[in-house]
Amino acid sequence: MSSSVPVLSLADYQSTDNETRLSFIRQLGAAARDVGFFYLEGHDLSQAEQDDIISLSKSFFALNAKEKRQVKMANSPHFRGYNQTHTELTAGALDFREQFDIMDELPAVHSQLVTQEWQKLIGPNQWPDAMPRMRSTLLTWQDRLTKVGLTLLSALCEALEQPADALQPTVQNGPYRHTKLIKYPGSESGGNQGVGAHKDPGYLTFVLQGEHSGLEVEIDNEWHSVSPRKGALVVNIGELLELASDGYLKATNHRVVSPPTGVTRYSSAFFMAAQLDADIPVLALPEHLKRLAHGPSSDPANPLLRKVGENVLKGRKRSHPDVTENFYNDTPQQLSA
Ligand SMILES: O=C(O)CCC(=O)C(=O)O
Ligand SMILES: [Fe+2]
Repeated sequence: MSSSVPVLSLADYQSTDNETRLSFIRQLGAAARDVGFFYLEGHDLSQAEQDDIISLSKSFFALNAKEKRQVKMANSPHFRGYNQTHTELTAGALDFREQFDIMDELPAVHSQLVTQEWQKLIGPNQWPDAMPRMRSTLLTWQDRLTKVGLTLLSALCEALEQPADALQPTVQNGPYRHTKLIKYPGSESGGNQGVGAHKDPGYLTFVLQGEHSGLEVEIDNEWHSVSPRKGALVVNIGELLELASDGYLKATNHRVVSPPTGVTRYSSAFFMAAQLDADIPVLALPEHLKRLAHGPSSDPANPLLRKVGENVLKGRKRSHPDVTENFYNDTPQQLSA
């Protein structure tokens, strides 16, 4: 069932008609609180731009194993680059997906200047020699989505009856951004975990889907399919919004089920957090919302951390034990959550 996922148009938020704008804010507030997942249209990202990202993804994953290994994530302390299937862990089990990850393109912090472990997240991306146009295409896409993400974050602040810029101090030096290209091969005997059930650690996630289904959201203990909707991005609420709203909004639990044997699903996810050195404040919600805010969830297997760098690093370490083992000091035991 996919009808339970609302459809919103960001163009309504930018409308000069105040009623249209207010109606968008109301719908957004309900979608974010009741479902935590919605389709976003009217975002100004053309169909051609979207198609280009999916076709770039198909070209990348079609490279030979040696070309992909050249940008292997296990060699990057900043969690950038390529992972083959069955290297990423979610909920303690291996995911059956290939992926390529980039974040902000920045020089690494010199080891003598690293005082907080999360500073090791900062650094350069790895780009495949075989695809010279990939760097500019993906960095441009990441910038385009950041603009949409920041607009939506302001709208969400308004939906929480805050000034539109209430969370601006946490992103003013640039939010931490992460873009992933993903390929889900058809299910094999032995499992269909494309990616296991999880919550995303940032403020907001935007998913661009190719033509095949597989993404599912958990609503009231039931899994609902979020099938592709042409032209729309799928948005979900991440842990930092759960923290900022003191649990009024919930980071949505979701997963991807492998497509049937013989079918390959492509998608791309964009994760927008706050700046790594920010602490997430608790917004002063009005009484009628505050009554429904019972504090962020306190799952010992997944603590939600107000220090943004620590929350982002928590997610990365859990997903990529090989990088963690190569570059961080944790024992595998500490990562088993
Ligand atoms: O591929 C998708 O549809 C979603 C992926 C996802 O949830 C993630 O990578 O965090
Ligand atoms: Fe996710």
